[in-house]
Amino acid sequence: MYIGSHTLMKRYDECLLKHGYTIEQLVDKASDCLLKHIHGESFSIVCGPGNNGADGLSLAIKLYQQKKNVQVFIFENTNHLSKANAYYLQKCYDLSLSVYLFQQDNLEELVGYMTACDTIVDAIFGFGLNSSPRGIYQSVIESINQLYDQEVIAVDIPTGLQCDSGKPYQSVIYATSTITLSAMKNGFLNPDSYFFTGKVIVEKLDVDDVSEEAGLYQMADDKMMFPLLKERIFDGYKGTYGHTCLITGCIEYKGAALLSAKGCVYSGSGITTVMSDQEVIHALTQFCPEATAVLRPPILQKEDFLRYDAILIGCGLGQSLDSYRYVIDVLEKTKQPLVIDGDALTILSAHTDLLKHQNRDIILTPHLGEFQRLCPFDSQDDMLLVAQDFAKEHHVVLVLKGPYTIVTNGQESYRIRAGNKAMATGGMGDVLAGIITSLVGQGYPALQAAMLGVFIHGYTGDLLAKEDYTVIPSKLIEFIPKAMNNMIKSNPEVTS
Ligand SMILES: NC(=O)C1=CN([C@@H]2O[C@H](COP(=O)(O)OP(=O)(O)OC[C@H]3O[C@@H](n4cnc5c(N)ncnc54)[C@H](O)[C@@H]3O)[C@@H](O)[C@H]2O)[C@H](O)CC1
Ligand SMILES: [K+]
Repeated sequence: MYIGSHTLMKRYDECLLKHGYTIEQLVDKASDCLLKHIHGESFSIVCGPGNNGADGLSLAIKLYQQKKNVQVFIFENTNHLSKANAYYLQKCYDLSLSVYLFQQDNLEELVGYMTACDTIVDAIFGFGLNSSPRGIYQSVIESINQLYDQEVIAVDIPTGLQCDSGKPYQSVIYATSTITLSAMKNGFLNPDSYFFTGKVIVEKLDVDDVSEEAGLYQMADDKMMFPLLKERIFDGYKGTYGHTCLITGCIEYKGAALLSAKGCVYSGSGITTVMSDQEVIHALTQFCPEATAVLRPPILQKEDFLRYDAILIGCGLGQSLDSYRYVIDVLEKTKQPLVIDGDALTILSAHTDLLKHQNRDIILTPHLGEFQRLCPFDSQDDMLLVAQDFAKEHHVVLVLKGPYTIVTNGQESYRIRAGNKAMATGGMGDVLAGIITSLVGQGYPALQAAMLGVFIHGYTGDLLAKEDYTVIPSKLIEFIPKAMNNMIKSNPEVTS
């Protein structure tokens, strides 16, 4: 399933136009999609001035041609309409379909008309709405929301719901169901949006597939992720599964280093070496005896890293002057695939130029706050686009942590369907960084390692959250091998 935001959906339409479709054809295909899910005999189709309204008008024509009882309501003078809207409105007039033009002074009659029908179609605004509906549309929305006996079907998005966040503007339609076109809207991933959308049906237009060209995201679910995890091989030994080096921890933040090391070991790394301070190393022997350790030298040299397959820097590294130097040394002197997390990301924020000319896989794992430092953005920005552009510009795989974590390399972009609110505890990100590094060390390509790491982490948390109110990192780690085994066993390609 594809997912779009308002900018990505606009881009999707532009790609289709570039492929030679006309906007009138696209609207016609959109109304074909709607028609499949519309039942009943009498309809009030409430249309705005843009292409969402055009979808409504084109649908009205098709229902009318099926001899249904159809009334169309519009609120604008014809000089404010989009091209497709004006085209289909003229067609309605040509067919003598009942079109009512309402203005503020006769608006109270609207409710009377709508009460007489079975189904109201909300084709007022879709992804083109850029603020709370202005002018007469506020009152129109309130009028529709007064009616309780009618089914309300929203075209693409309930009018007044924000496409990207799923939060309502001041006035918003409460729909019974929403038929959303071409892709799931990002805002619908917010569970609170269900109050407004009702049941969501995703319908693809019968057109060339331009989803990837437009940069739409894909939902990475069990079906996509289970087969990515490879079975362990019959004659594998520790050398088969990679040697990882974790430059983590300091006296003040030992826990983060311990959790990332254990996450790395438990998700299958062949050998995990923690390069840290003496105090961290001492604690590691108690917490995770399987990990090996080396004392972190004051200045890191290329030779210190020759035996490793993957490097992690961050996870409790702190932000001391030494930590700054470690981050710069690692970026300048090593060549291995690299995972950068936590404090190391904050340090990197002031030196993003170091990401230039890095001829290797780099995975960054910020949460939203760390990402804000790396790439200052505005709260109104389209994060799907911001994340994608950042990854493309800096040639990295970006893991932007949050609900349905974003994973993108700028070309391919995913939302990962795993994880839950019980996992919102300190140390969770350190475990994730450990898992991803382990997978990189085991030879997974960077994008796959990032996706799979986020999925394993979230999937394990989901299994635990079935029984537990909170999911604690150290408990999650213990459960990783079982969760990975579940994934392998549930994968039909392995079991058959
Ligand atoms: N590939 C597809 O999925 C297709 C989807 N289609 C439909 O087109 C709409 C988007 O159409 P667009 O014309 O870009 O936007 P809207 O109709 O949502 O609204 C534009 C319209 O609204 C005015 N406006 C914007 N903000 C406000 C406001 N706060 N108050 C009042 N008016 C506002 C703006 O000036 C414009 O006049 C999509 O949702 C689908 O339904 C097409 O069928 C093509 C294929
Ligand atoms: K709508």
